[in-house]
Amino acid sequence: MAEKTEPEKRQIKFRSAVVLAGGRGRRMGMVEKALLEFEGKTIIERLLESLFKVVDEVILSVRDKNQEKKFKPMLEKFPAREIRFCFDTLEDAGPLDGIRAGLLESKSEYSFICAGDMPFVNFRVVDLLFKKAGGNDAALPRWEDRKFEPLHAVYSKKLVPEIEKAFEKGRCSVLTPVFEMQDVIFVDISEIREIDPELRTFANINTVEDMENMIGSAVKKEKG
Ligand SMILES: Nc1nc2c(ncn2[C@@H]2O[C@H](COP(=O)(O)OP(=O)(O)OP(=O)(O)O)[C@@H](O)[C@H]2O)c(=O)[nH]1
Ligand SMILES: [Mg+2]
Repeated sequence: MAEKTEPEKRQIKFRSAVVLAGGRGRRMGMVEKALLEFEGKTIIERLLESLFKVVDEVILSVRDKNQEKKFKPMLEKFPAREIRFCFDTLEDAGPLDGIRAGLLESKSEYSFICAGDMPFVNFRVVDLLFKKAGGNDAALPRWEDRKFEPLHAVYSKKLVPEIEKAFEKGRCSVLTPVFEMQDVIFVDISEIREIDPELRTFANINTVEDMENMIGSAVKKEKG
Protein backbone atom coordinates (compact mmCIF):
# COMPACT_ATOMS: atom_id res chain seq x y z
CA MET A 1 0.00 0.00 0.00
CA ALA A 2 1.42 3.38 -0.99
CA GLU A 3 1.02 6.15 1.53
CA LYS A 4 0.21 9.53 0.03
CA THR A 5 0.73 12.70 1.96
CA GLU A 6 -0.37 15.13 -0.76
CA PRO A 7 -3.89 14.10 -1.76
CA GLU A 8 -5.00 14.87 -5.24
CA LYS A 9 -7.74 17.43 -4.73
CA ARG A 10 -10.90 16.22 -6.41
CA GLN A 11 -14.17 17.35 -5.03
CA ILE A 12 -16.77 14.76 -4.22
CA LYS A 13 -20.12 16.12 -5.38
CA PHE A 14 -22.61 13.58 -4.04
CA ARG A 15 -21.82 12.23 -0.62
CA SER A 16 -23.20 9.17 1.15
CA ALA A 17 -22.92 7.89 4.68
CA VAL A 18 -23.29 4.28 5.80
CA VAL A 19 -24.29 3.82 9.44
CA LEU A 20 -23.55 0.34 10.76
CA ALA A 21 -26.26 -0.90 13.08
CA GLY A 22 -26.30 -4.64 12.55
CA GLY A 23 -24.37 -5.62 15.68
CA ARG A 24 -25.94 -7.48 18.57
CA GLY A 25 -24.78 -5.16 21.36
CA ARG A 26 -23.61 -8.17 23.36
CA ARG A 27 -21.51 -6.13 25.80
CA MET A 28 -24.59 -4.11 26.68
CA GLY A 29 -26.84 -7.12 27.15
CA MET A 30 -28.08 -7.40 23.53
CA VAL A 31 -29.64 -3.95 23.28
CA GLU A 32 -30.25 -1.94 20.11
CA LYS A 33 -27.51 0.55 20.93
CA ALA A 34 -28.32 3.09 18.21
CA LEU A 35 -31.84 3.43 19.62
CA LEU A 36 -30.68 4.19 23.17
CA GLU A 37 -31.93 7.55 24.29
CA PHE A 38 -30.41 10.27 26.45
CA GLU A 39 -31.72 13.78 26.99
CA GLY A 40 -34.73 13.07 24.83
CA LYS A 41 -32.90 11.92 21.72
CA THR A 42 -31.62 8.58 20.48
CA ILE A 43 -28.01 8.05 19.48
CA ILE A 44 -29.03 7.47 15.86
CA GLU A 45 -31.04 10.71 15.70
CA ARG A 46 -28.05 12.69 16.98
CA LEU A 47 -25.83 10.95 14.47
CA LEU A 48 -28.15 11.54 11.50
CA GLU A 49 -28.66 15.21 12.39
CA SER A 50 -24.92 15.70 12.29
CA LEU A 51 -24.32 13.63 9.16
CA PHE A 52 -27.01 15.37 7.10
CA LYS A 53 -25.11 18.65 7.46
CA VAL A 54 -22.49 17.21 5.09
CA VAL A 55 -23.95 14.19 3.25
CA ASP A 56 -26.77 13.77 0.70
CA GLU A 57 -28.00 10.32 1.68
CA VAL A 58 -27.69 7.89 4.59
CA ILE A 59 -27.79 4.11 4.37
CA LEU A 60 -28.60 2.22 7.53
CA SER A 61 -26.77 -1.09 7.49
CA VAL A 62 -28.86 -3.57 9.47
CA ARG A 63 -28.91 -7.35 9.81
CA ASP A 64 -32.32 -8.09 8.37
CA LYS A 65 -35.91 -6.93 7.82
CA ASN A 66 -36.76 -7.59 11.44
CA GLN A 67 -34.20 -5.09 12.60
CA GLU A 68 -35.29 -2.63 9.89
CA LYS A 69 -38.77 -2.59 11.51
CA LYS A 70 -37.29 -1.31 14.77
CA PHE A 71 -35.60 1.63 13.03
CA LYS A 72 -38.46 2.59 10.69
CA PRO A 73 -40.38 4.80 13.19
CA MET A 74 -37.26 6.91 13.67
CA LEU A 75 -37.28 7.86 9.97
CA GLU A 76 -40.37 10.01 10.57
CA LYS A 77 -38.08 12.53 12.24
CA PHE A 78 -36.29 13.05 8.90
CA PRO A 79 -39.15 13.37 6.38
CA ALA A 80 -37.19 15.36 3.81
CA ARG A 81 -34.08 13.20 3.89
CA GLU A 82 -32.97 10.28 1.79
CA ILE A 83 -32.50 7.32 4.12
CA ARG A 84 -32.42 3.71 2.90
CA PHE A 85 -31.66 0.36 4.46
CA CYS A 86 -29.27 -2.35 3.38
CA PHE A 87 -29.01 -5.89 4.70
CA ASP A 88 -26.25 -8.32 5.59
CA THR A 89 -25.69 -11.29 3.32
CA LEU A 90 -23.79 -13.35 5.91
CA GLU A 91 -24.91 -14.09 9.45
CA ASP A 92 -23.00 -12.40 12.27
CA ALA A 93 -19.93 -11.81 10.10
CA GLY A 94 -19.41 -8.43 11.76
CA PRO A 95 -19.06 -4.89 10.43
CA LEU A 96 -17.23 -5.85 7.21
CA ASP A 97 -20.34 -7.50 5.75
CA GLY A 98 -22.38 -4.42 6.70
CA ILE A 99 -19.81 -2.19 5.02
CA ARG A 100 -19.99 -4.22 1.81
CA ALA A 101 -23.80 -4.01 1.75
CA GLY A 102 -23.66 -0.27 2.45
CA LEU A 103 -21.13 0.51 -0.28
CA LEU A 104 -23.13 -1.52 -2.79
CA GLU A 105 -26.30 0.43 -1.89
CA SER A 106 -24.54 3.81 -1.92
CA LYS A 107 -25.21 6.09 -4.91
CA SER A 108 -21.89 7.80 -4.44
CA GLU A 109 -18.36 6.71 -5.28
CA TYR A 110 -17.45 7.78 -1.72
CA SER A 111 -19.14 7.01 1.59
CA PHE A 112 -18.41 7.98 5.14
CA ILE A 113 -18.77 4.80 7.17
CA CYS A 114 -19.32 4.86 10.90
CA ALA A 115 -20.68 2.81 13.75
CA GLY A 116 -24.25 3.46 14.86
CA ASP A 117 -23.17 3.73 18.48
CA MET A 118 -21.37 7.07 17.98
CA PRO A 119 -23.55 9.89 19.30
CA PHE A 120 -21.13 12.78 18.77
CA VAL A 121 -19.80 12.36 15.23
CA ASN A 122 -18.58 15.80 14.24
CA PHE A 123 -19.77 16.88 10.78
CA ARG A 124 -16.72 19.10 10.32
CA VAL A 125 -14.47 16.07 10.79
CA VAL A 126 -16.61 14.12 8.31
CA ASP A 127 -16.27 17.01 5.86
CA LEU A 128 -12.49 16.95 6.28
CA LEU A 129 -12.38 13.19 5.61
CA PHE A 130 -14.40 13.60 2.39
CA LYS A 131 -12.06 16.35 1.22
CA LYS A 132 -9.03 14.17 1.89
CA ALA A 133 -10.57 11.11 0.24
CA GLY A 134 -11.44 12.86 -3.06
CA GLY A 135 -9.36 11.36 -5.87
CA ASN A 136 -8.01 8.64 -3.55
CA ASP A 137 -9.30 5.31 -2.28
CA ALA A 138 -9.97 6.18 1.37
CA ALA A 139 -9.28 8.65 4.16
CA LEU A 140 -8.58 6.96 7.47
CA PRO A 141 -7.92 8.64 10.85
CA ARG A 142 -4.61 7.54 12.36
CA TRP A 143 -3.57 7.83 16.00
CA GLU A 144 -0.07 8.71 17.15
CA ASP A 145 0.56 5.04 18.01
CA ARG A 146 -0.41 4.06 14.44
CA LYS A 147 -3.79 2.71 15.43
CA PHE A 148 -6.65 3.58 13.11
CA GLU A 149 -10.36 4.44 13.20
CA PRO A 150 -11.72 2.27 10.38
CA LEU A 151 -15.32 2.73 11.55
CA HIS A 152 -15.08 6.51 11.22
CA ALA A 153 -13.60 6.90 7.75
CA VAL A 154 -14.41 7.66 4.11
CA TYR A 155 -14.06 4.85 1.56
CA SER A 156 -14.50 4.58 -2.19
CA LYS A 157 -16.35 1.68 -3.77
CA LYS A 158 -12.95 0.18 -4.60
CA LEU A 159 -13.15 -1.36 -1.13
CA VAL A 160 -15.90 -3.78 -2.26
CA PRO A 161 -13.74 -6.16 -4.36
CA GLU A 162 -11.11 -6.13 -1.61
CA ILE A 163 -13.80 -7.13 0.92
CA GLU A 164 -14.81 -10.02 -1.37
CA LYS A 165 -11.20 -11.20 -1.48
CA ALA A 166 -10.86 -10.91 2.31
CA PHE A 167 -13.99 -13.03 2.85
CA GLU A 168 -12.70 -15.61 0.38
CA LYS A 169 -9.62 -15.91 2.57
CA GLY A 170 -11.79 -16.14 5.70
CA ARG A 171 -10.67 -12.74 6.97
CA CYS A 172 -13.28 -10.49 8.65
CA SER A 173 -11.12 -7.73 10.10
CA VAL A 174 -12.09 -4.34 8.63
CA LEU A 175 -8.50 -3.23 8.15
CA THR A 176 -7.53 -6.27 6.01
CA PRO A 177 -9.22 -5.06 2.79
CA VAL A 178 -8.52 -1.40 3.56
CA PHE A 179 -4.78 -1.98 3.49
CA GLU A 180 -5.04 -3.78 0.15
CA MET A 181 -6.09 -0.54 -1.54
CA GLN A 182 -3.46 1.61 -3.23
CA ASP A 183 -4.22 5.18 -2.28
CA VAL A 184 -5.25 5.35 1.35
CA ILE A 185 -4.80 8.78 2.88
CA PHE A 186 -4.06 8.86 6.59
CA VAL A 187 -5.43 11.77 8.56
CA ASP A 188 -3.44 12.35 11.72
CA ILE A 189 -5.38 12.71 14.93
CA SER A 190 -3.62 16.04 15.55
CA GLU A 191 -5.44 17.46 12.52
CA ILE A 192 -8.77 16.15 13.78
CA ARG A 193 -8.05 17.55 17.25
CA GLU A 194 -7.90 21.04 15.72
CA ILE A 195 -11.58 20.63 14.82
CA ASP A 196 -12.71 18.52 17.78
CA PRO A 197 -10.29 19.10 20.71
CA GLU A 198 -11.78 16.37 22.92
CA LEU A 199 -12.12 13.93 20.01
CA ARG A 200 -15.70 13.22 20.97
CA THR A 201 -16.30 12.34 17.33
CA PHE A 202 -14.82 8.87 17.98
CA ALA A 203 -16.73 8.16 21.20
CA ASN A 204 -18.78 4.97 20.94
CA ILE A 205 -21.01 3.24 23.41
CA ASN A 206 -20.14 -0.39 24.05
CA THR A 207 -21.04 -0.98 27.71
CA VAL A 208 -23.53 0.22 30.29
CA GLU A 209 -20.60 2.04 31.89
CA ASP A 210 -19.88 3.94 28.63
CA MET A 211 -23.51 5.04 28.58
CA GLU A 212 -23.42 6.16 32.21
CA ASN A 213 -20.19 8.10 31.64
CA MET A 214 -21.66 9.78 28.60
CA ILE A 215 -24.80 10.85 30.46
CA GLY A 216 -22.61 12.01 33.38
CA SER A 217 -20.41 14.15 31.13
CA ALA A 218 -23.47 15.61 29.38
CA VAL A 219 -24.97 16.60 32.76
CA LYS A 220 -21.63 18.11 33.88
CA LYS A 221 -21.47 20.15 30.68
CA GLU A 222 -24.98 21.49 31.30
CA LYS A 223 -24.16 22.55 34.86
CA GLY A 224 -20.68 23.89 34.16
N1 LIG B 1 -24.44 -4.50 9.42
C1 LIG B 1 -23.73 -5.01 10.44
N2 LIG B 1 -23.23 -4.17 11.39
C2 LIG B 1 -22.52 -4.72 12.41
C3 LIG B 1 -22.32 -6.11 12.55
N3 LIG B 1 -21.58 -6.34 13.68
C4 LIG B 1 -21.34 -5.14 14.22
N4 LIG B 1 -21.91 -4.14 13.46
C5 LIG B 1 -21.90 -2.72 13.75
O1 LIG B 1 -20.56 -2.29 13.79
C6 LIG B 1 -20.40 -1.27 14.79
C7 LIG B 1 -19.25 -1.59 15.70
O2 LIG B 1 -19.50 -2.81 16.41
P1 LIG B 1 -19.51 -2.92 18.00
O3 LIG B 1 -19.23 -1.64 18.65
O4 LIG B 1 -18.69 -4.12 18.38
O5 LIG B 1 -21.05 -3.22 18.24
P2 LIG B 1 -21.80 -4.57 18.50
O6 LIG B 1 -21.26 -5.64 17.59
O7 LIG B 1 -23.24 -4.29 18.43
O8 LIG B 1 -21.44 -4.83 20.03
P3 LIG B 1 -20.87 -6.11 20.79
O9 LIG B 1 -21.79 -7.24 20.46
O10 LIG B 1 -20.92 -5.72 22.23
O11 LIG B 1 -19.46 -6.27 20.24
C8 LIG B 1 -21.72 -1.16 15.52
O12 LIG B 1 -22.37 -0.01 15.03
C9 LIG B 1 -22.46 -2.41 15.12
O13 LIG B 1 -23.87 -2.23 15.05
C10 LIG B 1 -22.89 -6.98 11.55
O14 LIG B 1 -22.78 -8.22 11.59
N5 LIG B 1 -23.58 -6.36 10.53
MG1 LIG C 1 -18.57 0.14 19.34
